[in-house]
Amino acid sequence: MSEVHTEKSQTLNFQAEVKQLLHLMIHSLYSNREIFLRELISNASDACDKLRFEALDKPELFEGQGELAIRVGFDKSARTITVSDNGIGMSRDEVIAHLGTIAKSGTREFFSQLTGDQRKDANLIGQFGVGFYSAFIVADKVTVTTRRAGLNESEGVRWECAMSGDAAGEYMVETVERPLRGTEIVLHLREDQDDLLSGWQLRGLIRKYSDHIVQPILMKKEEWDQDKGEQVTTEEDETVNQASALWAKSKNDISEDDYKAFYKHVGHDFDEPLAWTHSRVEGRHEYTQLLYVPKHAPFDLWDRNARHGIKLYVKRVFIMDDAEKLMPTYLRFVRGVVDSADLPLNVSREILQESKDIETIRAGCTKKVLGLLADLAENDQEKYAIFWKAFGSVLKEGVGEDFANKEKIAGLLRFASTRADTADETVSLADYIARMKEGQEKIYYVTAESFNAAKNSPHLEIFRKKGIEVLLLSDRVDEWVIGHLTEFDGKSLQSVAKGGLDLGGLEDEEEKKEAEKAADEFKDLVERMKSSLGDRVKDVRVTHRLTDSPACLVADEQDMGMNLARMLKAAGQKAPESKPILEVNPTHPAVLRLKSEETSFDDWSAVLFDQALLAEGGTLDDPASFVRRINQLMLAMSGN
Ligand SMILES: Nc1ncnc2c1ncn2[C@@H]1O[C@H](COP(=O)(O)OP(=O)(O)OP(=O)(O)O)[C@@H](O)[C@H]1O
Repeated sequence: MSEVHTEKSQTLNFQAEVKQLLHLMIHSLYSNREIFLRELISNASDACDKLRFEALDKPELFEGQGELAIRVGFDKSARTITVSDNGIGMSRDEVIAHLGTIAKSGTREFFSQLTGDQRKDANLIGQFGVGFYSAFIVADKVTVTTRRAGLNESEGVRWECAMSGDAAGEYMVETVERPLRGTEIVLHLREDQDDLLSGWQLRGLIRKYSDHIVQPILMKKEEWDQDKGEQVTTEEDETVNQASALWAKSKNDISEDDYKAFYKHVGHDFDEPLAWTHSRVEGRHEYTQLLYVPKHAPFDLWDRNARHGIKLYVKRVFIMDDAEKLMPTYLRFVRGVVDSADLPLNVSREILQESKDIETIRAGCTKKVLGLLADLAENDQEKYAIFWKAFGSVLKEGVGEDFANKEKIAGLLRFASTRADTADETVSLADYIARMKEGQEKIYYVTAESFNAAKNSPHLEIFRKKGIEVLLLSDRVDEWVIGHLTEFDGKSLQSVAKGGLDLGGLEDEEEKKEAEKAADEFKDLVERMKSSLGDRVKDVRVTHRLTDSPACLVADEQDMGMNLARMLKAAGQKAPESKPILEVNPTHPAVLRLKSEETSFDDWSAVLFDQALLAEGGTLDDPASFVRRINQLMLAMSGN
């Protein structure tokens, strides 16, 4: 891939994705060009945090200079803006890895979602995060000079990339001398960006977007020069941002905009947060938490090992990013900050693993987030719907993972149901219970591989007839959730496809009598079918579940549900061998006709069984035989 490669200098081509992203970004985000500064400052701040973390074990990384700061400067005549930091810096390999590739999971999915519609794409790019590359919105050439903390001065690196001319799509990396640790980024502005070359403009942008950054952002002070009749920069530094920990302030002193701006930095998100909770906990453990729920899922949400979004501070000193111990996995979408007053400043990851303090903080954070969600669910259903769409499936994992909060999490779940019969998940278990029919004791649900399969399941027929609501579960994790959630608010959850149908108080005496009569009348038929189907079935029985379909399959009460068994099988896992029970509808003509069937009895039985399997989303072991049988029966019926 390299075209020129000497000991020191190397010209490389961008990954195709990077080129595509750059092109897209420059066009889509142009109207929002100011964000370049926020992104670069955000990275500089992260680099300072990283250095502080690594220096916990290796104080020599500070190289005698432990005061971390970010600097922004500009040069009118050279038409450049410079953003620099004395953070962790990058080695040559890191420069190539981080600035030449998009090492993000979800990249492919990201590109597949692009539509060509500028507004939508800009939104998507925002969600994906363009970080460093946003420099190219305002610059046509970017020069990065950096040295990783701890490396020799001779191991500095210069990276340069121009977006125009013959070299577009290439970048150059060379090894250079660099006495200063950290990173300097020089933006050579595009032609029409000269208005950014002003102290006033840049200060405005810093205050607008980066006020909350904890490190001081320094600029050279400016003074009015009488003789020249203009502002001139002096040699004196001044801090432009507030450089104080937002979360440590009193809530009354923080505006909505402050909270939102801070979120964009900690959450690595272009979008605003959906909701947040900020509180100080006092008592045996003292800590502050500022936790955010994003509006949309990041691209790596499904990776349960993806980075977690909580930054840990101890007495306002940054300790670590991605403190996974502070949030349970099922709340991995939460972003924010926890600042502990009790932990020692020299905590290490190992100490954190075992710390009782951390466990307490984690329990406190979990409680706060669940409380925030419950509040949204109750008071702002529109927002809760956005939340549920983005993170509902993740939250569900909590039902099995967090025993202590199971009931609370269960209360936050939302389902589709036969009431609206749409795929919208809006029904809570409490809603369901409130609507239960007189005499109804259980919460009924059906699971299937897709919403349509659930909605059209033959098992629902009697419930529809009687107007009993049934929850329609078709998310992959639902089987697992339901496995851990046997009851809610004293009401047990019951699969409509499992066990004998016992509608309890929902059945009247007459129906019961009729069912008994049918069972008696069909005794012989049922026996014949059972011996015809042999070991494909555990049992055959007459049902009153069905109104329209001739037959359906159910799992025995103690056996694994058929949908779950199929899912496990598809995932390559062993499911216990359990056979279904075939239930036949005594009022269906196809079943009635079987009573007098002689010659093709076995074919009819097999077809009824296979149909029932297909209807509930199963697959046939031997589809060819099914087709052959159907054809034979059709021919027989048409008299040929
Ligand atoms: N000032 C800097 N000092 C040290 N490393 C940096 C600096 N700026 C960028 N990097 C490195 O380059 C990587 C890529 O940065 P980029 O801004 O593109 O993405 P990011 O910050 O990882 O993610 P996001 O899209 O969420 O901002 C960073 O993760 C970091 O490792």
